Amino acid sequence: MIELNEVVYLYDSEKMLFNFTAEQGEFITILGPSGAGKSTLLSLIAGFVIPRSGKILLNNQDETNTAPSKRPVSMLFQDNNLFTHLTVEQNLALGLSPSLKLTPLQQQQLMLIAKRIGLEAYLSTYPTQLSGGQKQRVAIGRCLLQHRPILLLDEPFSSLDPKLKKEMFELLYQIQQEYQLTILMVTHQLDDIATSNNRCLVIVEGKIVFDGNYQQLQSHTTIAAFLGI
Ligand SMILES: Nc1ncnc2c1ncn2[C@@H]1O[C@H](COP(=O)(O)OP(=O)(O)OP(=O)(O)O)[C@@H](O)[C@H]1O
Repeated sequence: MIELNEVVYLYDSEKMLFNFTAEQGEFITILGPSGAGKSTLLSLIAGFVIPRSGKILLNNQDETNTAPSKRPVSMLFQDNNLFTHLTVEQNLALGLSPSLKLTPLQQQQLMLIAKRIGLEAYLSTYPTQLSGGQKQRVAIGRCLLQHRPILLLDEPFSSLDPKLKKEMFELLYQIQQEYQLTILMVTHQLDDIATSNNRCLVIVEGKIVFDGNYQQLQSHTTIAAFLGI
């Protein structure tokens, strides 16, 4: 569960103000023009930036000032999620132990996830030898191994071709159901959400100006026209 109460963040003279609640297991897409504050919203929830005022509750705990590593949150970016000097196995292991020293149980968990993301044959491969989709699979696998109930995705598949992107979405939806994750995903690509009818938030100039599903978004003529739907 995510709850933002009157959360204010300031960049120079730009003020952002967020209020919203996401229930456990929801998949929410975040849309809006460049510079609107989408990544800032994710950064506030992840703890990379601290609000000027307001409260951030995660699973009913006040986490407004908690360090990112202590929050029940993992985050996946568009790219650069992996350490290129580490193998796939080591990149996955980071989700379990920063020292990369795993117990036998953790090693089993790693193997299960490697299978789940279809990369058990690539454990000793380095990221530079992987395709874009495979790299994002490793990054998703590492998030799953962290066992954190909230997953934040910042344009995670936008550098992938349409077929691969579709496959990655299917994997993500399956994983979300299996692990009952709460997912917030920033995207610029409307075809990412058109088929799912998920809840969407539209952010403009640091505020949420729309909160509803994709069908409702399509019938909201002003915002739909603004987004080019
Ligand atoms: N570190 C920073 N210092 C100062 N201003 C920043 C910083 N990061 C972002 N901003 C400003 O805050 C505003 C929101 O940025 P943010 O990255 O959250 O937008 P966004 O909606 O994610 O944009 P995009 O779709 O282009 O990634 C922008 O005006 C941006 O210039």
